[in-house]
Amino acid sequence: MSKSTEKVLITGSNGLLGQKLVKYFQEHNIEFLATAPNENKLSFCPNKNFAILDITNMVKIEEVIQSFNPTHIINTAAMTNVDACEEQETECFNVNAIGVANIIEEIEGTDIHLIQISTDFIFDGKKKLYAEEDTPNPLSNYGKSKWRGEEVIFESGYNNFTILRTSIVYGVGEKLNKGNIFSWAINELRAGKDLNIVNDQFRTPTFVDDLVQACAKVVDSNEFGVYNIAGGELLSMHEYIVKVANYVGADVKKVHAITSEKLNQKAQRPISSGLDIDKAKTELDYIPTEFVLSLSKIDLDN
Ligand SMILES: NC(=O)C1=CN([C@@H]2O[C@H](COP(=O)(O)OP(=O)(O)OC[C@H]3O[C@@H](n4cnc5c(N)ncnc54)[C@H](OP(=O)(O)O)[C@@H]3O)[C@@H](O)[C@H]2O)C=CC1
Ligand SMILES: Cc1cn([C@H]2C[C@H](O)[C@@H](COP(=O)(O)OP(=O)(O)O[C@H]3O[C@@H](C)C(=O)[C@@H](O)[C@H]3O)O2)c(=O)[nH]c1=O
Repeated sequence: MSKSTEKVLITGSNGLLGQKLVKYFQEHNIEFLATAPNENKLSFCPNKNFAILDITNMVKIEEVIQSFNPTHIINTAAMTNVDACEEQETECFNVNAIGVANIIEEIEGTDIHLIQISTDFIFDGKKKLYAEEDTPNPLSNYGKSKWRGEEVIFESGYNNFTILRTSIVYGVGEKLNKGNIFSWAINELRAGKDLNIVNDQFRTPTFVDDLVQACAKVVDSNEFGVYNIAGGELLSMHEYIVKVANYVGADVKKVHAITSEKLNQKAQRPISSGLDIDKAKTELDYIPTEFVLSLSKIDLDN
């Protein structure tokens, strides 16, 4: 498909991934509609390219999709606070699973390409590195709801979809509602504070720009199926934050290793939920940015 015919609808455009996608499509002159459940918070996104869309609202889904008539929908919208999902199960499933079902219901019978963003938290973390065909066994409401979001796509029989599973997405954004461990750790370290970071949760942290590149590649080439899109290194969260601390010139002795038991998060996390990216490397030419290089591309003063 040539770029001039692409019309990309982005859900969750005020979120970290959503806003980076908006920027990418804007910079590449690809027609897009940014959507979010409340007002447009992005200084760089013109209001003519924005519409209110709560994916739990079927009437709005119909209205926005029918009026914009996209060729692609990238569904980044989700309830992403994993501990809040544990306490607000209904809201969590409404957004992360029923929201996806709503989109599928509206696009059934069309050839709109749905790109759904999913997570390593659909796995139980017993295996270290997960491939696309591994069997999900989510531990938390968040993981269960995101897996249900994938299942509704598989069960619908709708074939024009790509699911991109990712893990610990890092980067900085504008007016984000939900902070992330990356920005939080940098702010705390710069304020001279001590951090307690778990050394028994292993992830493949993902540079948000790499995830954007993968989405763009999927839009451009219309590759369908399930792909893991993550960083190239399996790290404990402690190793990860030590690397970040080293980069920003903070005292790494302030990054203390603790166990998950001690951190006592509300929702159970997988121990090791790294994502194996071999399939994406082969089929999408996906190459994650080397960690220190990725940090050099992030404006850490914003
Ligand atoms: N961040 C990570 O480490 C990982 C993220 N993912 C997945 O990647 C995707 C993007 O995550 P990320 O950008 O980091 O998350 P964010 O929380 O930054 O963005 C998610 C966005 O979804 C919006 N949203 C919430 N409910 C609705 C709704 N009912 N209708 C429309 N939009 C809604 C939020 O709005 P508001 O701004 O108002 O809160 C928020 O802007 C998500 O699907 C997430 O599950 C997967 C693995 C790791
Ligand atoms: C706040 C905090 C977190 N951590 C660790 C726990 C965890 O392994 C990691 C990140 O914690 P968070 O609670 O920020 O994120 P968490 O909910 O664990 O991260 C997940 O987010 C959702 C959206 C996903 O889909 C997952 O892929 C994953 O990225 O940092 C500490 O070690 N110490 C701390 O003080």
